[in-house]
Amino acid sequence: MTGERIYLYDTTLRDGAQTQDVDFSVADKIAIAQDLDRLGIDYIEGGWPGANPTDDRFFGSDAPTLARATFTAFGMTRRPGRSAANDPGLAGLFNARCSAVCMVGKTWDFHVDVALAIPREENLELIRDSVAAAKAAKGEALFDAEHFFDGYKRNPGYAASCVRAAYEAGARWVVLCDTNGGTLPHEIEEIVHAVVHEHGIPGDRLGIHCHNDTENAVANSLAAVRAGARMIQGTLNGLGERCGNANLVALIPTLMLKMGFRTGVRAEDLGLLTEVSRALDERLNRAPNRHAAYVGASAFAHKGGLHVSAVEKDPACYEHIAPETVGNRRQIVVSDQAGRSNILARLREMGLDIDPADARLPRLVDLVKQRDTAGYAYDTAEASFELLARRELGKVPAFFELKRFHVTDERRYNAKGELVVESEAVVRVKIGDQVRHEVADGNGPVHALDQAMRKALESTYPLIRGVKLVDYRVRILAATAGTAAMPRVLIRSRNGDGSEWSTLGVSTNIIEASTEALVDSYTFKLLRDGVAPRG
Ligand SMILES: CC(=O)SCCNC(=O)CCNC(=O)[C@H](O)C(C)(C)COP(=O)(O)OP(=O)(O)OC[C@H]1O[C@@H](n2cnc3c(N)ncnc32)[C@H](O)[C@@H]1OP(=O)(O)O
Ligand SMILES: CC(=O)C(=O)O
Repeated sequence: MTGERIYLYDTTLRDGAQTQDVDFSVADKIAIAQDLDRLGIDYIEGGWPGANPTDDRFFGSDAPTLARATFTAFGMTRRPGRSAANDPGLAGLFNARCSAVCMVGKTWDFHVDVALAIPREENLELIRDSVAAAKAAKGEALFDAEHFFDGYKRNPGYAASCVRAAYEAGARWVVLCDTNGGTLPHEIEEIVHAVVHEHGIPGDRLGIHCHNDTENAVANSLAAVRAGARMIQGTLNGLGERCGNANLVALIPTLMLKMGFRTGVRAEDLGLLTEVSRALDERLNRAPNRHAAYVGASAFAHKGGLHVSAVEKDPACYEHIAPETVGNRRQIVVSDQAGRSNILARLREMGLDIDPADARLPRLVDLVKQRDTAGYAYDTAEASFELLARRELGKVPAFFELKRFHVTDERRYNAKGELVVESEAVVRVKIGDQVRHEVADGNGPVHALDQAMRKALESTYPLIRGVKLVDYRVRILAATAGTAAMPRVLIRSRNGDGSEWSTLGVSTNIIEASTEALVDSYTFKLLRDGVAPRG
């Protein structure tokens, strides 16, 4: 436990914006910057003023108001043949509404020769002039030493002279970049050690910026810290060019909880991590990575029977940290890998405290295993498991019964010659002693069926109106059987209050599998809201 301070520099809004498929609006940037500030990140790199209209607005009229972080603009060293005072790129940076400027510069002789095509000594002047001018204009200048590790491996003297030029010109942080992401942790540690001990740049002026092309960006950042670097650049959820950057969401708790470093994130704010990570995914309309370290939905999910039995005695048996520390939660899942402990724990979560010696318990374990073999993967459909368990224990009211459905699809060309594909569903639903017959159209057979079911149910159970289907997934269980294979349908439903649940259905007929999942979803909603069944 060192208690030393590591500075965190977030580049989600700059390197993260270089992720394929990511396109931030100004509103996105403002919201993400505020989340990062709330979390306690030291530097927020907002983008590259002068590169596009979004970044111009973000560093101009729409600059965010931050309570703690240093708002930083990114750009490059001056162009060859221009003075720092007469370089439009640098002028854009210096006029930006920000408190610090970070400039990328070449440190690999190959890049100086090929990409810039200028004498190597001139590149050193570019770096010196630009850093000195940025420091004079903004008070704080940082230097991103592009391709430093590749450069150092080929020509250590030249790479070192580039970073020394930036350091001597007054850069607050000289940030060593593994731009192509191909360097391994032991190489990073060795080279950073040499920069500190042989080339005289102190660790408290040294940062690290790693890309994830060998899945080592986090390990590489930690290796740099072990060798003395005291600032880390990274992104939320590892966004970034190509395979991404070092993931700050994994780095922050590792630095604080495992290595004993202090960061700008207060211990009590570590609990914001899961929320901030998921908020970014939500904004990007991406499904969060459930297996993400620390914050993924599966990061503290226990599936194996042996694990659950021990976790029930003490969670530390199978958890490296307490999930609440990072704002996550423990989850016990039920599947064919489960034992009695999994089932008991889930029943308890459902509010059913049954005696561990209850004879229905082993029957329920067997039933889950048999149904799992038939395709009912309850580890991803907790609501369907709850219905199964409550039915076995005789605790699900008969809200309604789907007696019959009929679905038709029509593909035709209309009078204008346009292709039209329409679906119509007819359902017969029994509620108490009444039978309802309803018809509805939809943009597909499942949509039509959902609409018809809702028509039949909503007048008796108006709460159903608040349920939305937010995800629909089909998985083929026997891939070799082609179109005759058995599909499993997984539906995710969301209530008006934001709560969500998953249900599933399995059948050789995809419409029947979907219907089973839909019926479970409505039934679960009525059950959890304590609705009385209508006679
Ligand atoms: C490693 C990194 O991730 S660095 C960040 C990379 N991010 C981005 O590039 C996103 C934003 N970039 C942009 O919008 C544009 O590239 C701009 C506005 C910066 C520049 O656009 P353009 O003027 O059209 O130049 P273009 O992108 O084609 O080429 C870059 C030029 O900068 C030069 N250059 C590259 N790095 C540096 C540097 N550190 N210092 C000075 N000049 C540099 C290149 O040699 C090239 O010069 P050339 O036009 O004489 O060949
Ligand atoms: C600066 C930067 O993003 C890099 O070198 O990877």
